[in-house]
Amino acid sequence: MANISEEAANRIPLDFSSVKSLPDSHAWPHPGCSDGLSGSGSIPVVDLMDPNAMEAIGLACESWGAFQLNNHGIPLSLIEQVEVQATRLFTLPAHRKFKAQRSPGSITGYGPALISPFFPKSMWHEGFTIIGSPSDHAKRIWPYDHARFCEIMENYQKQMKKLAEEVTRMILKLVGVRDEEKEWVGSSESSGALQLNWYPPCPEPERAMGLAPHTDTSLLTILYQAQTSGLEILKQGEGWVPVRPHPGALVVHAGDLLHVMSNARFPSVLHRVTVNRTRQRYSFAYFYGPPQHCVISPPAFQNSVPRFRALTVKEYMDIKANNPDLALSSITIASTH
Ligand SMILES: C=C1C[C@]23C[C@@]1(O)CC[C@H]2[C@@]12CCC[C@@](C)(C(=O)O1)[C@H]2[C@@H]3C(=O)O
Ligand SMILES: O=C(O)CCC(=O)C(=O)O
Ligand SMILES: [Fe+2]
Repeated sequence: MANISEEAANRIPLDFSSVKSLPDSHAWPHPGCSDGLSGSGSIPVVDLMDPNAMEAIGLACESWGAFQLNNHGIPLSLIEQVEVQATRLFTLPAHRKFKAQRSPGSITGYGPALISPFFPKSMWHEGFTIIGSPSDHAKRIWPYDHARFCEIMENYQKQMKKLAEEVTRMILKLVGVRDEEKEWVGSSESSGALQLNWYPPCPEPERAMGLAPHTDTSLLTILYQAQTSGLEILKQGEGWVPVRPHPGALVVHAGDLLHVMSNARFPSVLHRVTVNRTRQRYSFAYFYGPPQHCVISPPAFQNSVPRFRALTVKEYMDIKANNPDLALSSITIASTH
């Protein structure tokens, strides 16, 4: 198979605004019931200002791989500005959005999720991926009117980075990562990316899939989901559990890099997105983690057997980009007994 982002760019895009019934290309055989179970619990809520926030985050990551975060310090007004700009982008006519299409082999720009080629059917979703300034792509859509979009997206990433650093410091302390191995946290080296997601209303939501089940590659993801439900996480023994939007709260997901660095104490969370007949849905995901050249490995504790081999972030991302389902198992160290 060609490189994952080349494959994603080669898919024929759908103009959702002109579709009145679900095309076969987007009809999934059993989108809503991969295990027959449907969970009833809900992910923990953590108040970042609580003196026990770190412990609460540890417990949430161990048992759910996700939590809702309150008192996070991101101004609601900034989130609203991102929402205004995302609406401005995704409600454009299809031919305008296609001008900013992700080019083959690259990550940033407009298009389907990068994981799309690994699924037989297309998702009811459009995305726009940003790393740093989105100006190259924004200029193609709005030649004379891109400055505000860029300013807001850059400001949002800046604020998200600060929050991600704070949460990462707590998590890596719990994991026992040595200071010299986390110098990248808070430096300009760390990697961050912002994904704007849009799920249009869907004529047959029961047969469609917003975003197919996946784990995020990052160390952690900070997600804002606007008012509409749709996000579900897989909880062992319970099935798919909806993550309802809490006004003002952000959802934090453990990603694969944390899975490795915590020796699977904080497993990355499998999640997916369902769609709605009448309501569109927006979400903004900020992915945070160590720089590409950083070597990651489980912490070296006495008596603890490392379950994963050491490798660079870049090596892991390449493995994941070629085989998302088997990436973690392919770096698992075989047990000797
Ligand atoms: C930083 C990144 C995470 C992501 C790959 C990327 O390089 C940029 C896009 C991200 C995204 C967003 C939608 C879901 C996802 C699985 C995908 O297809 O593209 C994630 C990627 C990921 O976590 O691997
Ligand atoms: O839309 C959502 O709630 C989830 C988005 C997501 O999983 C992602 O961008 O990786
Ligand atoms: Fe995700």
